[in-house]
Amino acid sequence: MASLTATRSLGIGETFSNLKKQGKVALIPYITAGDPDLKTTAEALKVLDACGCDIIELGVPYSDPLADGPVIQAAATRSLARGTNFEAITSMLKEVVPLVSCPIALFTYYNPILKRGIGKFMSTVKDIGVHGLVVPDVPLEETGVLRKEAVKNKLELVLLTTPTTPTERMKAIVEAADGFVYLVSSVGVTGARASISDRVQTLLQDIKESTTKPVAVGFGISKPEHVKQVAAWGADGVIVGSAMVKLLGEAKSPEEGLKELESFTKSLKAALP
Ligand SMILES: O=P(O)(O)OC[C@@H](O)[C@@H](O)c1c[nH]c2ccccc12
Repeated sequence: MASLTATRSLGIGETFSNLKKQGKVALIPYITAGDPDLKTTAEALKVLDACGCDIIELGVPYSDPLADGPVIQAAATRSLARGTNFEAITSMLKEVVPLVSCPIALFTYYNPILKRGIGKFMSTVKDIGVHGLVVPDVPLEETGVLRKEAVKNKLELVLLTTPTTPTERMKAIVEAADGFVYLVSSVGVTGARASISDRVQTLLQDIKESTTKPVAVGFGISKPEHVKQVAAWGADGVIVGSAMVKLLGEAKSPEEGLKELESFTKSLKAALP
């Protein structure tokens, strides 16, 4: 009888080191859980995995997404209006994680973690087989507690640095980050942009001078040429959120949204080394 325990897929850091050995760059989509509904989210996770995504960021919808632009704000509002909650997301993930080969990083604002209690939140997330956490608004001074609990639960805590983060603070963030360092490409909120600032190239160099940890770039990336450009600047991964969320959440039907998500994801994957 084959073992029924789902083999835990590779972690986030391991995934990056394997890709690096192959000279490849990670494609990291973000989608909002429960938009248009959790059944479609479950299907979308499988589609993204099948299209060769390397790590998936799954967003827990939140009522006050201060760092999000209109597309993801609208997705969170739709999802919450349908009654999506943390319990429903975790039970969906319990089913789907064993069917997905790439690691999943749960994306959540800090408040939903505090509401549940850091330790309880972390152990719940670990038990469903999620590998990492992306928490954009945790104050650096509080990452110590979060990181300690994450490490205890074998979760990789991804931290974010921005174009306006002072060098010393960037170094502290990079030091504390696990899995990868999230470099926000531009000031402002999430949302597809016409082009990606070439400041990203120097920001990547600055970060890579102070760490060997993988660095993935997000914000605004929404076309194959963006993906190609950011990879050429030396990013270890590219993160695409709003463009994916828009396809899924604003499609005529969930099936239509999943079809569009598949072809869009394939076009991005084809643009990556
Ligand atoms: O949507 P964009 O511009 O493609 O950026 C990725 C972003 O969506 C995802 O990583 C994310 C969703 N919500 C966030 C809030 C803060 C930082 C990052 C995020």
